[in-house]
Amino acid sequence: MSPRPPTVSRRRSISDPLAFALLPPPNETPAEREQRLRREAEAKKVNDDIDDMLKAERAAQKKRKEVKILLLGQSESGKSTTLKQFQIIHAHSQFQAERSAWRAVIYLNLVRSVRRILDAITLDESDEESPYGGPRSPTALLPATRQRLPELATLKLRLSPIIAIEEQLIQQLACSEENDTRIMLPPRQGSPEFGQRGSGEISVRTGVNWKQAFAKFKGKRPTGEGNILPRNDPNDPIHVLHACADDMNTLWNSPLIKDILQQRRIRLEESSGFYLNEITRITDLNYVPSDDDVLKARLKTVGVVEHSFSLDKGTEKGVDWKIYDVGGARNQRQAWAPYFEDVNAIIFLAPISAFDQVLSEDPNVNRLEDSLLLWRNIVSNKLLQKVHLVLFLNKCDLLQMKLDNGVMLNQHMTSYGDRPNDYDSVSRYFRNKFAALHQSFSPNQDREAYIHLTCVTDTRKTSEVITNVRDIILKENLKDSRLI
Ligand SMILES: Nc1nc2c(ncn2[C@@H]2O[C@H](COP(=O)(O)OP(=O)(O)OP(=O)(O)O)[C@@H](O)[C@H]2O)c(=O)[nH]1
Ligand SMILES: [Mg+2]
Repeated sequence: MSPRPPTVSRRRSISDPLAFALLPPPNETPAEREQRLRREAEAKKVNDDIDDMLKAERAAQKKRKEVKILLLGQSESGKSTTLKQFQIIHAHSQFQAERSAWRAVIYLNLVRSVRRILDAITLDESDEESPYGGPRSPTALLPATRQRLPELATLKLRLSPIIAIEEQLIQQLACSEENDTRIMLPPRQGSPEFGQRGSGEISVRTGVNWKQAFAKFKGKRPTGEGNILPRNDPNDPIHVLHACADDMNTLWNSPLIKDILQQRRIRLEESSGFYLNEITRITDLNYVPSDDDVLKARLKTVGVVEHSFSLDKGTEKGVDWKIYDVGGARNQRQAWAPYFEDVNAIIFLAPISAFDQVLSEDPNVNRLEDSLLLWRNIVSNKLLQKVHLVLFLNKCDLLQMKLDNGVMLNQHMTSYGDRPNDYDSVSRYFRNKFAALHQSFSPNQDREAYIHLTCVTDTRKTSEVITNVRDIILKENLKDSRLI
């Protein structure tokens, strides 16, 4: 015989009407008790089933209202810049508040360009002539130019404080009160990696608001939101940069330097983080980066960085957008796959101006070939067959500049043959090439790949593209969830 429920609980529950109503009747027989318990168990199961149903419905509802976008593409394709454009459109006040934090990155980009010029005028005998008596390196200087190098000695000396500034900026960006330094430093002189291709960039690590990490180094006097450099501090790099501004301008505008860079085949205008045409403005003591400056700033991504936006307008009301920005260098790509299962759309960036460049992580691989291969892998991936694909054929401004300067596509891609070397023909050729790969290799023949020719540093044009892409993704997504 089962024991009766303890009288203590009966007494305690008298004051609670619900508990009182649920109390077993007095003098309940064991058979009645068994029946009651069975009834209660059945009722609980029905209750649990309803709870589960509601939970599943809520999850489905939530899923419908969340759009996840993955930004993919090789390193320096423009993924982080595209993310900045999303921020400009959908989180502009936050973007503006953080603009000052980019000042150090912009200085570092400028200093790096100056250092590249100084390196180019520094005579390195082994660079000029092969130690084995073989042919000269293709980037060696003409003898007449070499003879003129001493003319630059004074300027070089006057610019030496710039090198110290580079060190200081790197320290400032990397230094952390916590032990887990989140900013990855380029290798130092003397380290085994120093001088290796692709190893000279400073990068930002996954999932970290580096701007906040930087904000710790505001110095003693607060200098405004997100401002990481203590501007009033005499140690602020701005003072040295400001003092060296004229010399930097002289260096960059010197015909001899232009000659040397041409002979060395260094095209700084096309490289990331190029500010040499704006030295006076950037080195002004009261300089605050503009939106365009931030879009041009180069900071390599390592890992995957997530950003969320809530849209509260029109048809997009209540839709949460999650955008994942990944590192595109070869050693970063293994981090992409875990995001494939759950993503609604991919924006793939292929910088089509890079047809005459090689990967910085592997000088044997042409950058455009790498983009084509990567695109092919993405479009043919079965896991991604339901994912909407948007392709940005990016850096169209640089493509135009290159073609206008006479760089011939067919010298780098023989398949181009003798077609005209103008922007319209070349961009159409690339569009068809990427579209054909999608058509041939997509496991989902109903899927359309939306292709745009872009320059994601241009806010006006990119804002139109982003609005268009957003509408398409939203429409496709609603179709998927059978809302329309
Ligand atoms: N001129 C020009 N520059 C661009 C364009 N898109 C991006 N850039 C610049 O190219 C550089 C690299 O862009 P990022 O957005 O950092 O490239 P990423 O794909 O995020 O690179 P990783 O983080 O290394 O994977 C930055 O300095 C950008 O300002 C473009 O369309 N035109
Ligand atoms: Mg990036």
